[in-house]
Amino acid sequence: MEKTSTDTLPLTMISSEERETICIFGTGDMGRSLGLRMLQCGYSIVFGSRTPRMSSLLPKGADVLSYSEAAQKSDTIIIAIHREHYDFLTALTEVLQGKILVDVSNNLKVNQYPESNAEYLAQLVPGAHVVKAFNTLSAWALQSGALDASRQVFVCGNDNKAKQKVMDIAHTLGLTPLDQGALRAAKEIENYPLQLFPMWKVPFYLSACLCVFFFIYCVIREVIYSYVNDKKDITFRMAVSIPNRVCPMVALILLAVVYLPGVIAAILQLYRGTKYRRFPDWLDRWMLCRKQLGLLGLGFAFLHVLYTLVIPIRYYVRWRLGNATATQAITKKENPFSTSTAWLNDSYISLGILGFFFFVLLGITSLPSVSNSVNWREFRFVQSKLGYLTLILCTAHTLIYGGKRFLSPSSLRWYLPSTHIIALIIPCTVLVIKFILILPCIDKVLTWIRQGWERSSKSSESAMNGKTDI
Ligand SMILES: NC(=O)C1=CN([C@@H]2O[C@H](COP(=O)(O)OP(=O)(O)OC[C@H]3O[C@@H](n4cnc5c(N)ncnc54)[C@H](OP(=O)(O)O)[C@@H]3O)[C@@H](O)[C@H]2O)C=CC1
Ligand SMILES: [Cu+2]
Repeated sequence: MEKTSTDTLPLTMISSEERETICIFGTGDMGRSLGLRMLQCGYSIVFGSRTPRMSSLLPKGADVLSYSEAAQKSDTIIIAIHREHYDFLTALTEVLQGKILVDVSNNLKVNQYPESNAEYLAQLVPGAHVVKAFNTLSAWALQSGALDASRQVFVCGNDNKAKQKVMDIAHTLGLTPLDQGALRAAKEIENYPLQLFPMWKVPFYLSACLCVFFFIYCVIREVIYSYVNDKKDITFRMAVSIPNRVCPMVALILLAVVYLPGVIAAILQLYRGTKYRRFPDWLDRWMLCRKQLGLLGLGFAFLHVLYTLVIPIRYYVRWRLGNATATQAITKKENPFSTSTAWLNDSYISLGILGFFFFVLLGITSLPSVSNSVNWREFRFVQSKLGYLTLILCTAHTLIYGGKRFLSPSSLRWYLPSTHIIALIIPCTVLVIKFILILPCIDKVLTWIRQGWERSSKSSESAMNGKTDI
């Protein structure tokens, strides 16, 4: 696919094409950043200000005039002013008659005012064509050029010509305008930047719940159990040992949860015998936050690595080692070397290192700047094939670590199995189902379905009616 030149526009590039003049009201952060970007793209800029004098902060080449003088210089005026100060615009209604006013404002809270800022502006200046745009950008990103993940600009307005003009400007600035319809959509567009990490909410709550669950589970099974049964106080384990058990378990489960919706979707398609029926909403939403689940999982894996690296410098570990050596010296009994233990130990460490390496690789390739530079097939290869390899390595790492301990009846304490067994349920389920799905006889049917084949004639009809059939 060919990229437009504005897609990768460096900040210092000056377009040779001479474009029209655009007026910006307000010489604050947002006004200056938009102005700079527009100048670089070849527009002439005139700022409207209460105190019209050139300052070193303003981009070179721009003019600064009073609000009413500046408004006369252009048909397109960007209002880079906070909503609270809009009232002075009523005095300018005459000058603003028939002009395009671009509202870029945001609020501090969701639904702060009964009407959106853009609709409020339209009420204040009824003769102008108000268009909402650019509010999802940040002044900082505009200046630093760090717009990789956020080139999208939502645009809405009642006048189609005005809206198209603003979308053209956004295009020229190297942004991706998305038409959201009439000005009524402005409220939603204004609420959008106020949402705190919308895609991160579910992954975040899920990992928090998993952490709390595993932590309490470990405390009961290890600390409280030891205290009640052996009268031993090992509460200090809550600082490093137990977190180092919780982190890998949560990381492994989150990684498995990334691949679980994929296998559920495949089972649904096989069961329905068609791909032309919508997945349930929860599955769609789950699929959409897989990247966030994976990145959080990577975070926990990283913590696990750190906790593991500090083991040798811990007082408790040094004390135990020293004690064991002293006991051997006193009793003159040597602990014999066990090759099988050495093998098990080294293999689980090695599997862990490899698993972590591929996990990091997965995380890096999911970053927008990297995923933009690989094609769809490469991205699928990394996220699917390498993803499953990571899951296999991490599951094997946990299985070998638990080893024989899992199955011995002594590992049950108060009928509670080891945390490893619980943590392995989802990853093993995903891997087993995936293994069944890639068996040639099943894989063949699934591939047909994904290419549009349908099992029954009844569903063929629905295929012709489109994807929305339930
Ligand atoms: N900063 C950002 O990253 C983003 C900002 N926005 C929106 O852009 C708009 C401007 O934001 P920002 O540039 O950060 O704000 P600033 O406070 O930095 O600038 C606002 C400007 O408004 C002008 N202004 C006009 N009338 C008044 C008044 N009565 N009191 C104070 N200032 C007045 C001033 O310009 P002068 O002194 O020249 O008259 C001032 O510089 C806001 O609506 C904001 O929500 C949207 C997205 C991102
Ligand atoms: Cu580990």
